[in-house]
Amino acid sequence: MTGKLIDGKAIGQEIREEIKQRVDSLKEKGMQPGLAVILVGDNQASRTYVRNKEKSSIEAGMKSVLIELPETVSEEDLLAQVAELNKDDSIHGILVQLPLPKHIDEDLVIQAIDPDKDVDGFHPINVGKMIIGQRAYLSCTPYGIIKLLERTGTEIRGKHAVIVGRSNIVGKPMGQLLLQRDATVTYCHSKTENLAEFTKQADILIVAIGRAKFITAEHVKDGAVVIDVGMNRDENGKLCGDVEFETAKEKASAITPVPGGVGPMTITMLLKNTLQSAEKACAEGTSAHE
Ligand SMILES: Nc1nc(=O)c2c([nH]1)NC[C@@H]1CN(c3ccc(C(=O)N[C@@H](CCC(=O)O)C(=O)O)cc3)C=[N+]21
Repeated sequence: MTGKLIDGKAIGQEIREEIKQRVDSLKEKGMQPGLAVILVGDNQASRTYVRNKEKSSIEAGMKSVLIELPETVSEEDLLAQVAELNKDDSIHGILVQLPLPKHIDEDLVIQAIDPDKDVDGFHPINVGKMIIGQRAYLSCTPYGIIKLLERTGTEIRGKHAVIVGRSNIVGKPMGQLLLQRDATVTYCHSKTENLAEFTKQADILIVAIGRAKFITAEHVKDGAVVIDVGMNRDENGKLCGDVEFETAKEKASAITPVPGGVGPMTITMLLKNTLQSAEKACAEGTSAHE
């Protein structure tokens, strides 16, 4: 079977139009959603992603605030910056770009973010609520993948979803969201023995292991839907995913490319979470944190 392309850029764009309309109606009520991004140091990849987020939020009609801090910033100063944004009524979403320098405790910083402004969905409160099925901000990449599956008409219920990768921000929440939608979920990871035996059972195969072209045609069942979360550089410095696209697509019924697959959906869901936070603040007629 030759796979058809899942166009994350186009689906993301569709959702962004819907978001923009809702931003416009908030603006008519005198409220503009605001997203603050904190970038520490000058990691080149992080800089590109952050610029992308800034551009996208402005296109959606939001206020974008970029706070750049030096690599050497103290944990205390970073926490103080977060505290300030927590109190700022014009800011509805706060994102601290990861990874952070080694001298800073990432968990501590994530926990310092007001859960109501945690549009990344990384705060333990939001992760916990998500797992027990309560309303919460959902981690943007898994949330975006759910939207991709929904909008391409992929059946989730009763299907076997195999996830390769178990990070807190992608693999783990991905499995939970699929479980909630009645998939049978298997988690695989770097220590899994006989990986292909598991992945070959997948109706939906989600790969987020962070190794270039790690998954090949041999890992893919005929007709599977393959979602590639990877963002790597190949030998020639070209952007590539965790899946060897050219071979895997021959077996898949549908597959995401890199770039143009999951990445644009991640940013779209970040905008969606920020919009939702602003809508909540607007409905409450007060600031978001009171
Ligand atoms: N607090 C935090 N939240 C994040 O959401 C977060 C983070 N830290 N740290 C890094 C990862 C990575 N990430 C990406 C988002 C979009 C693209 C994206 O739009 N990619 C484009 C290509 C971009 C390019 O050309 O380089 C695409 O796939 O088409 C990629 C990667 C968010 N992350």
